[in-house]
Amino acid sequence: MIEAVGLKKDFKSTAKGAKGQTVQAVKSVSFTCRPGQVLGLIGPNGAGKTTTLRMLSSAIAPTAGEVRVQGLRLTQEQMDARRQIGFLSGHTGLYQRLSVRENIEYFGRAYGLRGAALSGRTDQLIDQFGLRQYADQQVDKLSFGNKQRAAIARTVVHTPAILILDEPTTGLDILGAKLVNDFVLDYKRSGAAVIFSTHHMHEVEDLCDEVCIINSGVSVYEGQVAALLNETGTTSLHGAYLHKITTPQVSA
Ligand SMILES: Nc1ncnc2c1ncn2[C@@H]1O[C@H](COP(=O)(O)OP(=O)(O)OP(=O)(O)O)[C@@H](O)[C@H]1O
Repeated sequence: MIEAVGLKKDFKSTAKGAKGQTVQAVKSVSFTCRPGQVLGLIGPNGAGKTTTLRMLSSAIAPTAGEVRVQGLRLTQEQMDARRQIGFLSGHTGLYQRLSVRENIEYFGRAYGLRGAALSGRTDQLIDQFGLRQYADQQVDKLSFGNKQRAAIARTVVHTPAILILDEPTTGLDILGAKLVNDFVLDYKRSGAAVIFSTHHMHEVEDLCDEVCIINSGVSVYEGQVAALLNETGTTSLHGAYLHKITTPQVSA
């Protein structure tokens, strides 16, 4: 289980004309993602989703609030807790000069896998992500879609109990997106907690057990889609979402 508890993140702006000013990227975000659940994270551009996910993965520290993993506070020093997390973002690194197989093995070794366990897991992921024919190709020669598959494969090489995916299907074609979505459903069925940010409402409907809406740095809804429709008096997630992000909130 992973919880965001009153997360807040301020940055110092480096933008021309606003240098040194405080940017409140995340003001107050709270939600819980339990084992065997996919939580969809949605919100307008610039709402604070990526910043929130970076705090959850301990890539950056919150200005206030905390992340709890299995009920315990996550700090950047807690290696054991961090090993339970897999985080895919737009910046998830693949070594461009290494092959798909070498990349997966490299990250597997970093998580302590060795020998038959490492080669077995690598082969399993290569097959699961449809990368068999590209397994020994250098990553910089791959299409965007195959790079994304390889990036997800390397993110889950250590079978993390908590998987955080930041817009994993952006830029993928229909088959590529389906493969990722099918993987997410399989992965949650294995008992993992999965957080999935997206701009595609149909993915929330198809994949997510609960949804969290972030607007202007504040989580304005967390719960089931059915309850959201009920609360907003709407008949579609699209309508409910628009209602939530355009209606002034009394409280988060
Ligand atoms: N390192 C940073 N320094 C300064 N401002 C930042 C930094 N990172 C993010 N921001 C700002 O914080 C706000 C939230 O950004 P964030 O990337 O978290 O939004 P998002 O919801 O993921 O957006 P999108 O849907 O477009 O990916 C934006 O105004 C962004 O410009």
